[in-house]
Amino acid sequence: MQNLTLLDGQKFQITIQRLCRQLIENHNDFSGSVLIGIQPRGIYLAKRVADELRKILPDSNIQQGDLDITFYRDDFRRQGSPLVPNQTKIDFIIEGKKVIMMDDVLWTGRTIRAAMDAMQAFGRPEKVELLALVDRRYSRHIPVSADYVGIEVDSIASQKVVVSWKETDGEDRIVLVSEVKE
Ligand SMILES: O=P(O)(O)OC[C@H]1O[C@H](OP(=O)(O)OP(=O)(O)O)[C@H](O)[C@@H]1O
Ligand SMILES: O=c1cc[nH]c(=O)[nH]1
Repeated sequence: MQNLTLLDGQKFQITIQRLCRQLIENHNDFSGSVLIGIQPRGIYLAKRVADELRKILPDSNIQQGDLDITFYRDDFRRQGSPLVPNQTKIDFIIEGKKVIMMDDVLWTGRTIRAAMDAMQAFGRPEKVELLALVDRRYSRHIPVSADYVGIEVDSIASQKVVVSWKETDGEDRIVLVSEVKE
């Protein structure tokens, strides 16, 4: 099987813009809402969305942070080598706020479960929503769903969705990679 590009170029950017408009529909000027990207790859999504929102709403204060989940994963004790956490950077209050969590891919849902645990250390939000750029449907291990979805993909376990970003990888692209060996 060949790798399949699911989204790239202008359509990728249009998808990001559509997600921003959906967020504005529910969060108005974001005065009571914050964005949190999940490390390591959700932070690129959160940054891109925050940048777009700042363009659309120049008078708003869009707050965006990064959350590391390394030691909240349910498999972290199973790792053979020492784990190196990523940076958590949340320099705003989330207590009583509407938090929009973001990740590039939603697959089993285990990353999101860990992120919910990790976020507890920062306070009790009024509400938590999830934005996923790619939703791999029918693959959940736990009951998690996204409130905002870029694209939905039907896939099998041996495949992997890989998201590349202009800022870090040189181009915006979502590829369904075939036959990933574990
Ligand atoms: O819904 P889940 O099954 O948790 O998978 C989704 C997560 O997997 C990816 O990260 P990463 O490649 O770091 O994780 P992986 O090692 O599980 O593939 C991706 O960036 C999401 O954070
Ligand atoms: O398809 C997948 C599954 C988990 N993590 C990814 O980045 N892609």
